[in-house]
Amino acid sequence: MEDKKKDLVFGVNTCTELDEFQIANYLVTFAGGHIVSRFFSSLYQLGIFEQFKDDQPKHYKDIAKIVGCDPECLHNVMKFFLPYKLFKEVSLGTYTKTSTTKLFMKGGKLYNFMDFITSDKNYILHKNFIETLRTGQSKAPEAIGCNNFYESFSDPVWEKSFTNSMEAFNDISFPNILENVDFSPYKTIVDVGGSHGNLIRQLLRKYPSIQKGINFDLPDVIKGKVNEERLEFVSGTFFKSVPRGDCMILKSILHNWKDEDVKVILQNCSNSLEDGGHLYIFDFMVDPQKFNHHVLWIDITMRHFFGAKERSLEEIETLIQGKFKIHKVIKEVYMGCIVLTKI
Ligand SMILES: C[S@@+](CC[C@H](N)C(=O)[O-])C[C@H]1O[C@@H](n2cnc3c(N)ncnc32)[C@H](O)[C@@H]1O
Repeated sequence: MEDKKKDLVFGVNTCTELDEFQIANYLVTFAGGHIVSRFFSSLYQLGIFEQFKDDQPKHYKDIAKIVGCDPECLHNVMKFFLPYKLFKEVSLGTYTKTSTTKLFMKGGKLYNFMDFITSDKNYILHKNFIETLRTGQSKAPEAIGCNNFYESFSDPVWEKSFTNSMEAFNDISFPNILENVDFSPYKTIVDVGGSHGNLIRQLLRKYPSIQKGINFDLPDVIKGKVNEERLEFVSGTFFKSVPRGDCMILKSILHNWKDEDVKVILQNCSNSLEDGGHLYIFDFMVDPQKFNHHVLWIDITMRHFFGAKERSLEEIETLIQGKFKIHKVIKEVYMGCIVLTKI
């Protein structure tokens, strides 16, 4: 079960088990992904999954009446997803939920992630992907009228949708980090680009010995946040400076930035990291020898959104030169964890 949960987020790696027709079928579905995505997001937006909150079987005509849509079109869209076990048809036209339906219901593990990736804005963001492919530059922000991706956070609904999707991923990655990384030696932990402070809150809960946690992020994100016991919210930009501490976390941060920006962020972390302290980098690590579908997806997305990328250990080693050295790599952390000490 643990491994299955992991695959949900960290990706399936090979299709060696499939014959060429099955592979062709997948490729056609991928190629028409924008069409199928609209089928899916329409079910989502109409609240079709929520109709199965209780355990009762439902006829599509009754569902259509409740949500206000065309029954025959709804029936076809539901049927379309039957092979993927999104629903189960128990008798002609009557459906029940499956364990997969539950993933996409409010409160389900993939609800927020799907909300973000099937949103209209995300669709628009990808319309000009060919420009990124042609130039190698980040063209997504242009598609939504911004100079850079994080500028788009001035739209609070979009910011919330992005943050919630990160949290869906974090519901799986945080327990794995908490289980495999020992934060007990530290007194002041700074989560640099820590978003709404969920990781640091969980760390403070697990380690009463940590005196203070600082959640540092952009003013648009920190706006309205109230300090909690041992937890301080600080706004600013890591291109100027970051708060002082003996432990720093950069989780899902460096993959958003080009090499020259990463060097500035690392320099500012080094300036504020106390001697003997550690900097933890949590990012997917590229292994050039190994195909990983999920890492490739994120890597391409990082290029399109930010002109950035996922990196290998060797690439990180080059970027930290003169500031840090590698203390250790924690392999048990699925998403990758490199621990640095200041030099
Ligand atoms: C991909 S999210 C990662 C959030 C969090 N670390 C996590 O893993 O869930 C990147 C975060 O970096 C923040 N960020 C972007 N630019 C920043 C800057 N210049 N200074 C500080 N934080 C920034 C964003 O607001 C966002 O919360």
